[in-house]
Amino acid sequence: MSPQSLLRDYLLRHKWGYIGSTLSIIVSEFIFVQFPNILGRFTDALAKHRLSGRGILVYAALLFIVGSVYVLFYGIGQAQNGRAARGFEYLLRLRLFEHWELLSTEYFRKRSIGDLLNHAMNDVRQVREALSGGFNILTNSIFLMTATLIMTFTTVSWKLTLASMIPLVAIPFFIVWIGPQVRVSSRRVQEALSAMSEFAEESFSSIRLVKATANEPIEASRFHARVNDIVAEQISLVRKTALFQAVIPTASSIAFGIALLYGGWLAVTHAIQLGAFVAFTLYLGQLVVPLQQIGQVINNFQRAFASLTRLQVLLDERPAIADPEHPAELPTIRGDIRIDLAHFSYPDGDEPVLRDIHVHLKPGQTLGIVGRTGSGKTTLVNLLPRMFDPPAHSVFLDGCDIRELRLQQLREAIAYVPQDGFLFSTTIRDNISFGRSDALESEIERAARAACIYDDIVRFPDGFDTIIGERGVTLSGGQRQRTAIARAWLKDAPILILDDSLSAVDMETEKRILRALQEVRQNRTTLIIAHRLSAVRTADWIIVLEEGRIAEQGTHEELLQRGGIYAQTYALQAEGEVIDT
Ligand SMILES: Nc1ncnc2c1ncn2[C@@H]1O[C@H](COP(=O)(O)OP(=O)(O)OP(=O)(O)O)[C@@H](O)[C@H]1O
Repeated sequence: MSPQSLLRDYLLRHKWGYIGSTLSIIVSEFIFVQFPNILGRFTDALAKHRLSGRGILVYAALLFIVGSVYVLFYGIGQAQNGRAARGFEYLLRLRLFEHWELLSTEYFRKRSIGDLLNHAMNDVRQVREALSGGFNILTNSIFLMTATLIMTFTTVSWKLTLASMIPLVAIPFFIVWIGPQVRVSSRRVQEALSAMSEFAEESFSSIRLVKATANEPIEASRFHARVNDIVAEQISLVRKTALFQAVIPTASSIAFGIALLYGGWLAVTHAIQLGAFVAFTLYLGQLVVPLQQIGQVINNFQRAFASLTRLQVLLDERPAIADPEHPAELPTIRGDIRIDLAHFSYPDGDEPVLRDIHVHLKPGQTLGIVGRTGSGKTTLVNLLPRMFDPPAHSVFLDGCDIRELRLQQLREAIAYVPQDGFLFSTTIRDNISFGRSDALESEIERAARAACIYDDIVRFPDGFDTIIGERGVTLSGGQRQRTAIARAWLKDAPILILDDSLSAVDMETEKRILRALQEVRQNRTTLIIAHRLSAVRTADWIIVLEEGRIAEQGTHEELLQRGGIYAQTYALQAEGEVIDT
């Protein structure tokens, strides 16, 4: 649903609230315009020396009552509009988040997180401000102006009113001229803010690298450049807004000049009474405020419109990978994987990254995938959960083309430990039980033991309740990897993928994790990517990738006998181990 239709639906659903608040504001304005009238009468009574002490008190009480009733009605209207606008803001953010969650990983690779967050924060806020303040002020201004004009026409002089209004008529034309310029400037400010958020996000996520390479001054100067861009854009916006705001008081000053000249002459010639003249100047003062406010509201609406358009572009984005029209549903998933892949290229790549990959894994078997960096190992395993879509009829699960399967069922059947083993900035327990909020304490502990992280966790002062910093920065690389393995373990899915997930643990821990893995192997089909060949030696089948093709395949022993890349790498690594020990 587009933001516009979301807004329309929301306004329709809350129509009674809006009608109530609008009526409330209208009533408040009709009460407010009694002020000059009362003061005019007071002036006349004063000029004619007809005021007693009691009379003054009555006028004061009248003004107090008018003021209080005005505040009451205006307050009700404003509170209702403010609440409704907050509700819409919440709905829009929720809608955005749900939408983003559906989009493919490729989308997030191309878009910066800082930019997306900027949309969620600033664009949505812009719309909310227009909805709350905008509606209030617009209703307020229109009715204040109408009520004021009715009062001046009926109680003062229509000629004086029309003459004084001449300079004010120029204001709408001016707004039409400057409005689009303000909108363009506002968009540039938002873009500059996005660039800054994007930069800060990237810099903070790589804070370890920045510090280790003593790059803080360079980062600061790069940040400085972005802040300067924002300031430059903001100054340009401020200039236009200032011009916008200066013209209105200028026009109103001219209107006052006319009122003094013409109104003064009318008063001197007794065409109008002194009280009416005083009341008129007060009314004129009241007219300037709504005119200025209408200008601001138009400005606000223009910005909100620009924000809605940007949000529309985001919400129009369709997930590149989605369920087929009639998805297949398997009764259970056993974990039989067949890959018959002629070639695979990334959506934005020309050359195939994988070619002629043919592998068949029976339920419970383990496949080891090795090969030089960039040979296509991660790409291959990413095809299974459809992080990227393989060509049709090339990857099968239990005999069913994975592109035909319901995406939810496919992904639920796979426990995946990605290369970076991402962790959330919450407790270790929450990190392990992510996706299994119903997990029992005993299950979480069992998973931690299997991943060889249990002993580390109980040594932390808060044990499983230890909060780990953003992305797990307070854990060592090996601890992070093992926590991510425990998470996958707990998921207890029929397929387990470990993408180089043992690279940061020592040989002894690697052995213990692999032993634990072997114990449950009958139930799980496992794919292990590794650079250290010791991690795949017990696999049922091993493939060696070279530039996206299978260069060698077989069991550990067969590959050693072959004397090819695998055997050479194994010999080199075995040598390294001897030296290490
Ligand atoms: N999202 C992507 N879009 C385009 N090309 C990509 C993408 N991800 C990876 N590649 C390219 O695909 C090739 C294979 O990358 P892949 O990550 O699968 O290698 P790998 O064998 O897992 O490497 P490593 O051992 O370093 O993790 C590389 O040339 C890489 O540049």
